[in-house]
Amino acid sequence: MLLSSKRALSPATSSSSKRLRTSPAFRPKKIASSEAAAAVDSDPPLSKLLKVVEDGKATRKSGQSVVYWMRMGDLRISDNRALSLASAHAKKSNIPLVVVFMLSPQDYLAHDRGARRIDFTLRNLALIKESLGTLHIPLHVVTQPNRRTLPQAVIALVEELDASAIYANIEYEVDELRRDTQVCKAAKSKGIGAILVHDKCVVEPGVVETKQNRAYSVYTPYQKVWLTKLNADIPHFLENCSKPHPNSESVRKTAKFAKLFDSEVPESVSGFEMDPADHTKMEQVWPAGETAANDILLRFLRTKSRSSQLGAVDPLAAGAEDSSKRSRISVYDAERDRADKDTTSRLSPYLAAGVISARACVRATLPPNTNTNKAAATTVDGGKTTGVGRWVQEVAWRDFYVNILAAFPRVSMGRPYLEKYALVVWEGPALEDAYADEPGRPISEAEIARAASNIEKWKSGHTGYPIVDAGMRCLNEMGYLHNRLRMIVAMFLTKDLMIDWRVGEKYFMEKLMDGDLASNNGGWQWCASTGVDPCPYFRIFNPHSQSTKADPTGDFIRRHVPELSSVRGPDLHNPPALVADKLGYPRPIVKHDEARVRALRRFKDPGTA
Ligand SMILES: Cc1cc2nc3c(=O)[nH]c(=O)nc-3n(C[C@H](O)[C@H](O)[C@H](O)COP(=O)(O)OP(=O)(O)OC[C@H]3O[C@@H](n4cnc5c(N)ncnc54)[C@H](O)[C@@H]3O)c2cc1C
Repeated sequence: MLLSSKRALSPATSSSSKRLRTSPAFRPKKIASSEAAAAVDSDPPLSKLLKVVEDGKATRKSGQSVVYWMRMGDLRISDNRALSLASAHAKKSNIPLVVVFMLSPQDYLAHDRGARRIDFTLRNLALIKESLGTLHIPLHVVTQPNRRTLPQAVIALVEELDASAIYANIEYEVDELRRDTQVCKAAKSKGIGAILVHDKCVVEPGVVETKQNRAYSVYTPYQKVWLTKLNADIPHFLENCSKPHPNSESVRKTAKFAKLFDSEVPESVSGFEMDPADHTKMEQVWPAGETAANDILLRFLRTKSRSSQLGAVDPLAAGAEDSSKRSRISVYDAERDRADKDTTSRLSPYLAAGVISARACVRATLPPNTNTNKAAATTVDGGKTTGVGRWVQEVAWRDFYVNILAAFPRVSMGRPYLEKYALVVWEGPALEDAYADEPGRPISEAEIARAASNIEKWKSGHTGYPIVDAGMRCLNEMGYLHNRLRMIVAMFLTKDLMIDWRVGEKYFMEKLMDGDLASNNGGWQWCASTGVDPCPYFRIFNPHSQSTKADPTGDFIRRHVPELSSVRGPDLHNPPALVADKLGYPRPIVKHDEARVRALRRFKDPGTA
């Protein structure tokens, strides 16, 4: 029997999203048609938002407060541009600043957020509420059940607080930009100021362009111009935005605002509850708060890597050894691809949630006591030959992918950047519940079952390829994976198993603590060869040789695949059948050499089975 690819595939789905998804009323579309994506690309929502923001500048009314709308990507008080501007406005007008946060479970479902990421948000919000409280600034957390009416709910709240203006940092995803455009228009029509500013990147989208004023789709020239622009105006790009001024203590006694101080940060969001054991582990591995983020950054700048930090352990555990010459950042150029030690910073969850700013990360690479808010500070090292330079280049990758999301919003609509690869024949349907604009190809039940089984083995780390399994089990255990291993497991899913990259992208979003649409989509489309500046489709990683490079000591595999903990030498990376059988480890679910030939055929001529 043949089925349309819209038919449910049903491999492991997180239980939280399963519950919400069963509601017939909420079925967000995941994959737009190529025409719809092209239309959005030709008139990007960011330009529309910026136009409305500009138009709105003149129409300020006086009010009794100023609102800063905090979002999931800017969970901090220090160096937060919108918060800083909102605070200055409130101080100048001698009125209180109010911080609001809207919890939107339907958005979390539509955007494949996992319980871990929602919980991290709540943990950070609880600390922020405490810190703001010492400044007599209320943090008001509201749960908005219907995402379609969120703009109206925000405006109603702003009116209730009699705010003269609402400030926020821009989110660059299509849904969020459209939502904010609605909010800005509504605010403007009521004479309320709506000020949305860039904050997420070091160099904001739109600044780095080709000579023809187009967005770069290749990283190397982008990074070159990125660095030149940054070094030409360090005080602007690396500005350390001032912390908010305290409100007058009397705000706690006013009828309008007093009750806001009683508003609680919920312990969980319905549909995204954590398993208690996982919750305890995540608290240990990813402690919330700006202090933790700064300490993790300092560790990266000052101390050596340790293999004891491989698993789900406290990132700030005792025993780190100081070294200026061998600190993780100093040797980052040589060691960053080693997954058998904590060679990288592990700051991504904090950057993705905005617990630390990208500006702060780059500022930290400058000589001590550099005052970046003064002109002619110094030069940012973004070169290939030093650890610092290489690390700054990674931060630039983050900016690059945000720039892509803003310039080519199609990537946020479930489309490949390179539309010609939309025809590539994947095994099974595009997603378990691919609510798509276009019908898929007919797929047999046998193929659906085979794909579902392979996806399940990939997700749980039972593919018979030790480095892939170690990577997937690490992701499941600690909500994080080293970049090289993300590449290896993503390449394996898309090229060896020929499973659609959108399946992997979704699973990463659900599991990763640093899940971020721009970087995640960029990474997946790179590995699937469908994206900007992608890995060429004929460069297919061999998981065995990648394994010996990424994990030469084998410590990473042994840590995450206990069945193989007794194996030494090359067998660890490619266990012979007899060794695997004896240890209860699966044999490879696919033969790499054969799979490679199939992938080359399907990519060379998209549409060929
Ligand atoms: C398939 C795939 C999916 C990915 N999904 C995400 C994601 O959802 N969220 C996410 O933040 N990163 C993602 N990345 C990028 C990268 O793997 C992580 O940012 C990195 O592993 C985080 O570890 P770190 O903080 O120790 O990085 P470091 O090596 O210390 O780098 C510093 C910072 O630079 C940024 N960065 C580093 N590498 C990249 C990169 N390749 N692309 C974009 N930014 C980068 C991150 O913000 C990171 O914290 C993905 C990569 C791939 C291949």
